[in-house]
Amino acid sequence: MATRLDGRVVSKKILGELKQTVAKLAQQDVTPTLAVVLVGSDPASEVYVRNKQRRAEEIGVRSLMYRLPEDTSQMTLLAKVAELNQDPDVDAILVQLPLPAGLDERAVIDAIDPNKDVDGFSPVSVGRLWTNEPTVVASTPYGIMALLDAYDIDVAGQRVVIVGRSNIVGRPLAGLMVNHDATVTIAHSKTRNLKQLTREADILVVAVGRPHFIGADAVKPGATVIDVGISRGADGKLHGDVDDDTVAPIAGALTPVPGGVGPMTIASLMAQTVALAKRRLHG
Ligand SMILES: NC(=O)C1=CN([C@@H]2O[C@H](COP(=O)(O)OP(=O)(O)OC[C@H]3O[C@@H](n4cnc5c(N)ncnc54)[C@H](OP(=O)(O)O)[C@@H]3O)[C@@H](O)[C@H]2O)C=CC1
Ligand SMILES: Nc1nc(=O)c2c([nH]1)NC[C@@H]1CN(c3ccc(C(=O)N[C@@H](CCC(=O)O)C(=O)O)cc3)C=[N+]21
Ligand SMILES: [Mg+2]
Repeated sequence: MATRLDGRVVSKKILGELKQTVAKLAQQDVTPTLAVVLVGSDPASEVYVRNKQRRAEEIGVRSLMYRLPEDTSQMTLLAKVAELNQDPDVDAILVQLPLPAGLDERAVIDAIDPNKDVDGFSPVSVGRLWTNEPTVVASTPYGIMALLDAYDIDVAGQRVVIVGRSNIVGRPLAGLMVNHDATVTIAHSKTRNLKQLTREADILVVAVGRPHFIGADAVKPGATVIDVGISRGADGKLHGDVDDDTVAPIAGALTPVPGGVGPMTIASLMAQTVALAKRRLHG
């Protein structure tokens, strides 16, 4: 049976350490502050928002939540971003994606001050990632690397296949993996013979958003499988993209959903919010 990569346990440890860092910052009158903007009500975003509010509170990070109605105009949203850019108490800004249809995602991301862009979506951050310079990176890829590291799973020289090429998960994860000396392939909906490709992976990461997308026939025995998917089933439960009933018996290691990548995303978001707040001290 696959080793269960327990994101709850690992994130708890990271959050505990962060809590101490936040306490020290408080003595210097710095309260790390994250501003979250949610337009409408995407289900995966609702899960994210709820959990990060909870964790932020636990460790002393101030979390400001702005819920805007589904029919919010581009102008109103840009005005909110501008206000947060200018607020000296706000260290980190996160606009929940996807935005409702009709809103221009790129324009909104470009409006966020790159120094406050905690998702690492700004062209500057993306460029720094791909030239292997220190930068803010999206919390989910960051969390996946931290989880592998916590279980001493070394990616150097390993064949990594990532299914999904989004700006949030697939692309930045590929950058981090290359920076850590992995050999990386990104697959997507136009990929031919997907199963043949995923079966070659020593480390398989799946970020598609379709329950049971990956079964045992798509996994090399002994491989590490990272399940990023979050879908809410008709049963009201959260599901990943990997069919764990069939994959767990043959994989070497596997992340559960819930309790795998999700909690690591939250811990990474907190870590990067705190890192941005520290800039207030050092400039
Ligand atoms: N746990 C966490 O912390 C997080 C979870 N998520 C979850 O992860 C999932 C993916 O999110 P996100 O990256 O934003 O999703 P997107 O919808 O932006 O991307 C999905 C990707 O899957 C690819 N894809 C779709 N169908 C197929 C197929 N049949 N074969 C191969 N590839 C396919 C798409 O290809 P193409 O580009 O060609 O369309 C696309 O690249 C969602 O369930 C989301 O909720 C997301 C972020 C964080
Ligand atoms: N700008 C932006 N950045 C994101 O990083 C981003 C986003 N938009 N939009 C939505 C997706 C989704 N996402 C999740 C993060 C944590 C959990 C999470 O906490 N998951 C828990 C859920 C536990 C539970 O509630 O039962 C788990 O998997 O264990 C889920 C989903 C981040 N995303
Ligand atoms: Mg399942």
